[in-house]
Amino acid sequence: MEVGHRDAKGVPPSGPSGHIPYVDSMPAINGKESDSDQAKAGAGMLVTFDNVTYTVVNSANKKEKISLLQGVSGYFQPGQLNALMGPSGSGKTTLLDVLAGRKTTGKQEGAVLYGGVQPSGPFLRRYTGYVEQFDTLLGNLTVRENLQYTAELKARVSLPLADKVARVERSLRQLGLETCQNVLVGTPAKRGVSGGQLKRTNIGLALVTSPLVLFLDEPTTGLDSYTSQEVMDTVAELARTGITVCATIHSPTPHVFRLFDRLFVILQGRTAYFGPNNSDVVPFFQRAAQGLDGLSERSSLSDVEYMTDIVVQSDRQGRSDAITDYYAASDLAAQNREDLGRLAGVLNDLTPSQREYLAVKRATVTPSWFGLKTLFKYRLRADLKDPLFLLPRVVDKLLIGFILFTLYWHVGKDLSEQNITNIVAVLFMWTVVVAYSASAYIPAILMERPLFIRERSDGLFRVVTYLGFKLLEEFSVQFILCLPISAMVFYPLELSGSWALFWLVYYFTTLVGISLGYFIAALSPNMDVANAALPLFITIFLFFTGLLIRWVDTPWYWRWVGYVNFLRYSWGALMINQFQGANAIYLGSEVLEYFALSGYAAWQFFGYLTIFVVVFSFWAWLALAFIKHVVR
Ligand SMILES: Nc1ncnc2c1ncn2[C@@H]1O[C@H](COP(=O)(O)OP(=O)(O)OP(=O)(O)O)[C@@H](O)[C@H]1O
Repeated sequence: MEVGHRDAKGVPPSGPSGHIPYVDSMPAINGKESDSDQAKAGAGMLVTFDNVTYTVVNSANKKEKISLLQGVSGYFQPGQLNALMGPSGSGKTTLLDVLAGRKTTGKQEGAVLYGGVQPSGPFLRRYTGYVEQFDTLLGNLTVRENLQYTAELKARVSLPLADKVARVERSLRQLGLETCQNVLVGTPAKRGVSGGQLKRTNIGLALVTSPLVLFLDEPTTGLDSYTSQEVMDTVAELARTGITVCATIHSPTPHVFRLFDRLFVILQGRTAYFGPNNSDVVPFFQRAAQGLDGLSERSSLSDVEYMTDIVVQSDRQGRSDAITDYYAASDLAAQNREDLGRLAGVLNDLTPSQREYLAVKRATVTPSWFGLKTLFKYRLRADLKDPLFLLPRVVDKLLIGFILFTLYWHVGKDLSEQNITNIVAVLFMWTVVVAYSASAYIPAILMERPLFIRERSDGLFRVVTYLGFKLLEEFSVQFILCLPISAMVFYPLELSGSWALFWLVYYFTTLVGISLGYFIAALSPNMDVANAALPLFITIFLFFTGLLIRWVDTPWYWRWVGYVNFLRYSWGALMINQFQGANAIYLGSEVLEYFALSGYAAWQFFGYLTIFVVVFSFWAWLALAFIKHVVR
């Protein structure tokens, strides 16, 4: 095993009593953020964790609690690359999540300090980078656009665009992404960058905001050994720039293993080893594993393979306590405890402004208007270029418009009594089909849920900004679509009343459908539930539109559904418009009376319809903001 990697790499002294860069590298808090402030912030921050325990309700037996972390302690220093290792299920991701403040459930005890101070949740989202195991990127944007989009959403508005571009350039350079910067990231339907480039782009998203601490969960998963090596070489380079880096890693190659400055090995939620990655590691594990059966021949394995073999075998043989007890009683653990105590003492010297910096209240730096503008700038264009976005929104409207146009051609011209049913049916279908089409908007929320969760956790925007963008994007597309289609149906069918009202009712029924679709999508745990819930909801409303059973014949205990039924107002407005207009057939007032619509104004019903857009949008916001479908 190699000794003294750090010295060879020329990074600052690793001892806990050494110079601590973060103390004099805090960015200004109240002043304008400059690029150099951010660059200084990128110098990293000391993370200490002392006696951390994390307990959850056992998913297999709800009455029981299990401790996934049991009193783990350690520290990660600026400029160092730390490995979090251990067998599958040992608690690596759990510890990473606890340190990064990303746990949404369970009970956490012990102290996790950043720069000696307990960080606020928003601080963690703003100043730490977290690269998830699974890549969640905007597939319709290029590598550069993904980075630029993130840089604009995470940097202060006051920072000049040129500085944000410079950050992107720097990240592209640091990650070796210059050659593929203009290649689309790709989606399952559209091939994009390679796996290694995808992983590096994901790291770039965390990096472009100059984090103080970078957490990476299994950054080499799914990559071949050469690409893993490339990615980890890049990560090691990042650590050398002064950032504090911690990565969970499974069975690294000897080359990758050598890149790590310190190792934290976890076994069954307890510390098995925490110390420098040097020639003492293998002897430590050899001593700890005495009496363990079935170990492979030492000479046939590299250091990391041998260490992994001991750790995995002890886990499989139910003897992990032998290793963790050995560590707990070791001189190394005693030294670590002493170092941790000394670090805590040094850190209490933080100035009030540095403390304030650690206690930021808001995870999102940019105001909502700027977030909205940035989302429009990058995502609208990409969506409009994507046939999978446009087709479900355009095709059904065109098809239904075409069917109505060819099936009911001139229907409004015939003023006879026998033709009333045809006219009423056209108006009914005109609204009902739009309501059913709301299912086309469900994927817009559900399919990108992992991306939304990641971007929200990263503090890119507030929920209201995200939802505002999604709704406004849909509303804009539909505005353009509904105009010609309404004209294509209204005039050839020779319908009566105001075309403007006919179009507005159609447009706003579509908007209600979108906001309802979003609400149901945000409420549902998955696509199957949403796809079952929406048609059910619409079908129930159909009964209370006033056509399938007349309003006067509806039992009193069901009438309330009519009042909260947007389809009743859509269809009612169209009926009043048709039968009350200047060209109305002579039986118009009797038709309205028959359907209990006389005495109302079409615009009044239209007004009620608009309220549903607001109500469903608000519910969609509540569901998006407060229902957590993914617990971690
Ligand atoms: N609610 C729960 N009930 C029971 N066990 C749980 C619960 N939540 C997590 N676990 C278990 O906690 C252990 C730690 O999970 P964690 O994801 O941290 O492991 P890991 O070391 O990152 O594993 P891997 O390398 O496979 O990703 C796992 O064995 C997991 O099954």
